[in-house]
Amino acid sequence: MTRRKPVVAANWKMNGSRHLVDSLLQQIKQSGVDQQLDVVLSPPATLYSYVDDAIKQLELNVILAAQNINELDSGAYTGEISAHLAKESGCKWVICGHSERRSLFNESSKVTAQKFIKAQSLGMKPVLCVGETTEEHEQGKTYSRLTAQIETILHLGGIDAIKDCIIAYEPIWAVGTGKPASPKLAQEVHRFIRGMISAICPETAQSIRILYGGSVTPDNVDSMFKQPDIDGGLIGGASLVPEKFIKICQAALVN
Ligand SMILES: O=C(CO)COP(=O)(O)O
Repeated sequence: MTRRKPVVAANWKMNGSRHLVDSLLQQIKQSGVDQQLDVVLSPPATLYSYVDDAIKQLELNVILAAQNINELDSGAYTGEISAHLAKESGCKWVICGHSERRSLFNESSKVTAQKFIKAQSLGMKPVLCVGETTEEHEQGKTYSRLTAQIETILHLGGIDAIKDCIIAYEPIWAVGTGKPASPKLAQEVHRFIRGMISAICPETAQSIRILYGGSVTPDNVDSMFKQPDIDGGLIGGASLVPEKFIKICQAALVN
């Protein structure tokens, strides 16, 4: 099987500062991890341009990702950011359908799919987050939940939509809880997702990168990244500590 280029993405959520951008990017520069894998930084929107400038100044290969976009092009939507605006500020990738967007901001799978398609239409790569709640997990509904989330993308965008994206499996019960999925469970779910893609588009199944997210730390990352269908991680809390984030990046290179 072709070895897929690993992706390690920092999702800062509503955290961070210019100072932290400087510190993280300098440590990335020193470590050289951005030369060997796709290192992604997704800061709050007010930092997009600052990060974009810093990436260019330091000549880094770091990919800037938006945490969210609005699905519409423009209009009277106070506080919202369009894909055009995010792109103009330097964003190359867009996180779509993070569980916090879905649960705290009532974002439906349909709206997530609209954002996904909008990002692609502007040449930005969507990172589709999928995952089940604690209740769904306990009731054995994980696979049906993930299937529904991915199918909404296919319904709106067709098979082509799935060809150029990243999928991030983030079980909601593992996000920010300090309780990651076991590597075995994560691998089973990732294999399920790849199998689902394989049934629709076999060539994409081998190349698509599927990330795990949810309480990843330098202490648990090795066993996670050793799994054959896990191609990297979407990192929340640990990405706010540059030393930890670099260690997670390095783990992606050796496992
Ligand atoms: O939501 C996440 C990344 O998008 C994961 O967050 P934590 O790593 O803090 O659990």
